[in-house]
Amino acid sequence: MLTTQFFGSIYTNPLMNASGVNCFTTYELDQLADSKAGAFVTKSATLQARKGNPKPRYYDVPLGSINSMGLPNNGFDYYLDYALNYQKQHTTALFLSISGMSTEENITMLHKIVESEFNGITELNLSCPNVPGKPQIGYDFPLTEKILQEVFTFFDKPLGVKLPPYFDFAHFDEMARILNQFPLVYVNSINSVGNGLYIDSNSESVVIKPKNGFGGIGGEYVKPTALANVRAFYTRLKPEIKLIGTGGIRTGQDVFEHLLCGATMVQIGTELHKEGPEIFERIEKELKEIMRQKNYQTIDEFRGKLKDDL
Ligand SMILES: O=C1NC(=O)NC(C(=O)O)N1
Repeated sequence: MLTTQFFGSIYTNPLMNASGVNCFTTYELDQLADSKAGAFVTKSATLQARKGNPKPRYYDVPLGSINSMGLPNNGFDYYLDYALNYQKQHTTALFLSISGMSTEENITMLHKIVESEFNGITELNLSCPNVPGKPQIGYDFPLTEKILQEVFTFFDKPLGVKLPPYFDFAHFDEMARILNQFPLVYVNSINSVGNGLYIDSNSESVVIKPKNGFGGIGGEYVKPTALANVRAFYTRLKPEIKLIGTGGIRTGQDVFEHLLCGATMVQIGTELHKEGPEIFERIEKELKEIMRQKNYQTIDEFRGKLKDDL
């Protein structure tokens, strides 16, 4: 019913966690492996372990969340070791996310993946908005093209990219032109909407410490932007490059909307942080009920079939 074909594997459903949520430690990763998620992804790794930004750095708010984690993680080897052990005895697909502090660091980690026995999918995060002094690579089109050109001179395993949200058709067009040159297996849109500001008017204060309270926005706030980015790339990219839809998913209906826009898999961040891994069972049930009401037997019957020519 919800089975999803994605790069040579069959997943029981299209649901995943968003990198960064519930995926920092082996304990959290095992929780996802044991959940109803159809696949899961590790916290974006840097070559060396990082403490990340000072706390408070994550804050749930009524319509979503704001975060400026700053790429805290246990280091690349920690997550590669987990992935190598995991893939020996599990079938649920595990994606490995990396977000180097420089192009060189990304290249180094990708070489280590090529040389390893890892047989899963790698997600290259080009869109962390929260490392002070580090602009989001995905907003630098020439740099993005340069990095992908260098990556694909040697990287021969399945690779996807995690992109920031774009807000201009010229940017959708330029980014699609760049991405269509490469044998990517997917584009994941969107990362958090960078550098928003949430204010507590009672205390007349920001709610997170890093960067004077500026942080990535997730949750209900960002669904229209997430859907637009999924749709924009789905209609611009060559069919071999699939879409992972991330942003604003709280219910089966939100998943249905992302699938209508063209997503093959969807990722849940803010709501997973609020509800925990049992969210996957709830959302799977809700999606199944929507499909039953609409008399869809499979997701393929409606994926990408948004009526957008009124
Ligand atoms: O890519 C990222 N997106 C976010 O919203 N936060 C994390 C982080 O700050 O580590 N990284």
